[in-house]
Amino acid sequence: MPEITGELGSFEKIGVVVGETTHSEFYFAIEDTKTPQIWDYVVVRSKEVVDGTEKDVLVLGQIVAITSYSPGLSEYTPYPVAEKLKDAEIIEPRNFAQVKVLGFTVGGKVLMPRRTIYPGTDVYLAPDDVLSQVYSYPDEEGLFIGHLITRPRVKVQLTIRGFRRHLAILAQTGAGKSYTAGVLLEELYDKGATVIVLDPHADYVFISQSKDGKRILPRVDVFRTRESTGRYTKEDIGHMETFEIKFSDLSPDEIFTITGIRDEWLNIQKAVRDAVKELKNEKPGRYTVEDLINKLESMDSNDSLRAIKYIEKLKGLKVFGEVTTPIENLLKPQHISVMDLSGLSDHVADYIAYKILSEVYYQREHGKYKYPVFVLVEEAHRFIPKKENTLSKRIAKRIAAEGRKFGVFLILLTQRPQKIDQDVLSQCNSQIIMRMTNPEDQKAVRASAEQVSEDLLNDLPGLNVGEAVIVGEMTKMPVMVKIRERKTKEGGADIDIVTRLSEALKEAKEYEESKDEIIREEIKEIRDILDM
Ligand SMILES: Nc1ncnc2c1ncn2[C@@H]1O[C@H](COP(=O)(O)OP(=O)(O)OP(=O)(O)O)[C@@H](O)[C@H]1O
Repeated sequence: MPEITGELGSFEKIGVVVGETTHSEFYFAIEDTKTPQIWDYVVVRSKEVVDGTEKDVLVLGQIVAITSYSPGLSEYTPYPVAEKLKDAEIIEPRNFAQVKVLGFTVGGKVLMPRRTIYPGTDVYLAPDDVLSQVYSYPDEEGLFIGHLITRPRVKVQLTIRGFRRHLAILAQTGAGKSYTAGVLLEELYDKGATVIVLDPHADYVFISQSKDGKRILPRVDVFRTRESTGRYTKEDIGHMETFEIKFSDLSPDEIFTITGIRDEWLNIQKAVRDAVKELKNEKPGRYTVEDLINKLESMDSNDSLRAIKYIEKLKGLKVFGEVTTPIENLLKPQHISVMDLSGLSDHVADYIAYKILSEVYYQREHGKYKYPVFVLVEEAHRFIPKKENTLSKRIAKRIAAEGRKFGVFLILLTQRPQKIDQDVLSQCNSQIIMRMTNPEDQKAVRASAEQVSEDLLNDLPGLNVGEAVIVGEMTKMPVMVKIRERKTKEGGADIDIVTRLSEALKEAKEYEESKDEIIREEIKEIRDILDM
């Protein structure tokens, strides 16, 4: 915010502070000719002690409620009296607004006032340039996410430094989570980030393309397993890489984790270890799941036969191939790797997520990949559920708790905040929250983020598609944003029902007409035969 000198002459005055005030909230009487909107921003002058010196500061606040009343017209005024007062033009409506204080900035930092805003203080509409300064960051760290809902001219940036921990994007289905994540991916790409996307619905497979299908982000790869059927064809997506794992590259410990062979089942574990050891000698680097099962069968002990029951599970994991896709293929500077998990069963998708998360964590923990890695997890409640245990949950919890030390940052998307592991959710110190009407989901969001006030939760059902409230370390102050338009093509956009139904009608009509035509031709043929 600008340094304060003299009067705020160029600012538009809209009222005067009235009633009881505190450091975090005040009311103001609105000037008769002014019509501010709810959620709009106001500024007031105040004095605060900063670093031991008293300073003039401009405190920014947001209007959270506007009330209108007429002293002569109470809710008990009978209709005839109301009509008479109206005809006599003595209604004299009064408007007042409630303001939540957002803070004041000093040297780029936001501080909360310690003093109350005194009654009688003038209230001004916050000018666009003041707001632009508050919600922007230096070029190298700013992620341009959208514009203020109440001020379409004011750009809002988030800071990439806010990824000191993790980010959650929370909203009910159709509110615009994937679209917003797409905007964030574009911005992260521009900043040179290494991003991996775990994509169960193929929502991001077109992220390299502009809306008209041109390749605009060259450093994007889409991965798919060999047997995956997927939501889109290879032709739709264009370039596609294969993700596979060579079975003989798995260590016995990995086999135990995947199949659920527990640590305390020492004899079963020993049988598997022995079988793997023998196979490594007999068929180095080229044995399969079937080979392991045959080997255990041939060992013919109680433990080896019990092990088979668990090893059989691996047959359903259709990710084993000739080679293991090196993690280096996914981890590159300024690069987005989209792992298309569409068309795979939950178990297979979970295994791949586990494998990728574990590899990424290992690479960073051991300094093998030198840049921070951002992992976007769509449908995060499927991989990191509150109640069930999945393969990916344990490693995701570890990354949530410790990933920031090694520069692995999660971006979690879910439409069911109440269904995701609550420890992981509370490790997300920034949240992009969009329309949400389910009270249980709202409660889960409330519990996970201290900056989410009751007021804010009440507002969530009122947000439109593509509008978001952003809180946490990625923004200086909580902010309500209309997410900007994407440059890239969406994968999971809602289908246009009206257009698709009229196409269906056309196809049905053409079919009926062709049927009539065939019948007419058949009748004609019969007549010709009879006439002969
Ligand atoms: N900021 C925006 N600007 C324009 N259109 C948007 C915006 N956000 C979302 N939409 C549109 O709204 C629809 C739903 O968006 P999106 O698929 O991102 O929702 P979602 O919350 O991810 O839903 P789901 O949970 O079902 O995946 C899409 O058709 C998308 O194009």
